[in-house]
Amino acid sequence: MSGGRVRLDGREVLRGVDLVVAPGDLLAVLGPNGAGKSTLVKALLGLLPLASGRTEIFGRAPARFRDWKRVGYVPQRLPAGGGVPATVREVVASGRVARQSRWRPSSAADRAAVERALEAVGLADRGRDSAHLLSGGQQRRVLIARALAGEPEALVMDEPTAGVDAASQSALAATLRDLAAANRTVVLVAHELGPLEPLINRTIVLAHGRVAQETGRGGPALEPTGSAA
Ligand SMILES: Nc1ncnc2c1ncn2[C@@H]1O[C@H](COP(=O)(O)OP(=O)(O)OP(=O)(O)O)[C@@H](O)[C@H]1O
Repeated sequence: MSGGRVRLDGREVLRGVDLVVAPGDLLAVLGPNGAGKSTLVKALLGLLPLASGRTEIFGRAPARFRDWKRVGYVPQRLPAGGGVPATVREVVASGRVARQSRWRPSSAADRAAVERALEAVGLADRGRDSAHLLSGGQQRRVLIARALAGEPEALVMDEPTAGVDAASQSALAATLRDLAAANRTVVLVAHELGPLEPLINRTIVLAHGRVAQETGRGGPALEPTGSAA
């Protein structure tokens, strides 16, 4: 993103953000309530339009980007079900959709990825439960599993640890360690990093819609190796 500005309800919520996320970055976006963290990650993914500036995903403007299987997004909450109750496994399986086509519906690889993702968040035994009846922290883990199931190169998570118990935070840390070992890219919004802290190799602190502080631009083992995400 360069010079990214976002206006919501006539208020400038992002006020000129420059940010390059490179492969292998495990970037934490920190900052107080209302600083613009969620707005930033949504704008990075093209879920909110920029009032000015420019943003690209793997080198393409979001509107022209098609390769969504490369990107996973964990929103803050499970979207309202639209009256259709979905099981935990169905929600997680929806994370594979960008990898499927009309001609090639769910395969053994899809099912295996869904089971791995459920295991990773400790919900393997809840697959048949209705997602909307789970607790808030469990629903968050469902959303993490949905993004993991897609096996994306870049994972963008909005407060994945909020309301999630200590054991599940440790499980998420283990998952992030695996993703880091595979040189995947992670951008996560957090208030408390907790057990994720040792894994994070870059942080930005937002304040009033701007990057107020930045630390740890790429260690030697994590130099950018390809196109920016
Ligand atoms: N749809 C919207 N319409 C108008 N203003 C909005 C909208 N969404 C967010 N805002 C405002 O934009 C500002 C930034 O919100 P954002 O959700 O990005 O903050 P945040 O840093 O993620 O906060 P938190 O830590 O509380 O999650 C806030 O002042 C918020 O009130």
